[in-house]
Amino acid sequence: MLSVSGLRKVYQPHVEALRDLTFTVERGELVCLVGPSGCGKTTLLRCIAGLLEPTGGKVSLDGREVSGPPPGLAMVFQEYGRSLFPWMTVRDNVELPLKQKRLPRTRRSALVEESLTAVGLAGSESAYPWQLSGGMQQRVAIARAVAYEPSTLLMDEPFAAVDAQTRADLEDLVRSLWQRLGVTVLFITHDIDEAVYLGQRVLMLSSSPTVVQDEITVDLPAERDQLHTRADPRFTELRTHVYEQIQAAKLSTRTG
Ligand SMILES: Nc1ncnc2c1ncn2[C@@H]1O[C@H](COP(=O)(O)OP(=O)(O)OP(=O)(O)O)[C@@H](O)[C@H]1O
Repeated sequence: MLSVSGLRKVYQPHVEALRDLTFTVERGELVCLVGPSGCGKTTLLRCIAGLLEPTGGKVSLDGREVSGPPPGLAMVFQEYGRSLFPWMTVRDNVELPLKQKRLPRTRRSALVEESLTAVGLAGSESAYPWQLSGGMQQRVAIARAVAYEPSTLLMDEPFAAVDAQTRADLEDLVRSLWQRLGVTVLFITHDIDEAVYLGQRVLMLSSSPTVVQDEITVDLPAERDQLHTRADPRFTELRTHVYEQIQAAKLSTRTG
């Protein structure tokens, strides 16, 4: 379980990025976070990943307070081009964190094979990232995160740089992996439809200095597909609500 409690971050001299963030992501839950641009999501992610020290409050992962990179956490970033090493094959990219985890060779090979199969890339082990499309590279990044067997997966706008059709496929991949592996997922996106399509809950952040402005439970059926879920009138109601909250967050900043 991920717990963020009273989290505050002030950059020197006087930039209050996060004011007071409190939320939890239960074990095995998939929660999406949306907010206006500049609302401090990068700051939040760095605090969760133990890369930035909060000014106040705390973050705990699986009951332990985060004070450096936590062992049970894996991340997938927007910029797959920069998160994969171009001089390493797909296999070596996926295997690297497993070596750092000091897993034995046979276990590493099994995990690499399993995770690449799970993302639909069996047979691409010997390719280099630059030989693959953007969507395939992002699949490699997801395989690398999954192979690590994390308790919690942080995804930072992972599909912002891929085309719409690939994005839809990758969204479905994330939901199916999440359902199969029972991993806890915090998924950050600017895309309101994506948040409602993917999440069990959606948290809406205000503009900076940031607080949790609102939260909805996505009461859509667990079995989702791009065609029927997005055509469901309830989907429209939920996305409209999230949209209105984000607009209100922007307006309250403009009017001071
Ligand atoms: N190192 C820093 N020093 C001072 N201010 C900073 C620093 N990093 C971020 N900020 C400020 O903190 C606020 C939140 O920034 P952050 O990068 O976390 O937002 P973000 O939501 O990731 O942005 P975007 O949506 O544009 O990617 C912004 O006002 C930003 O200018």
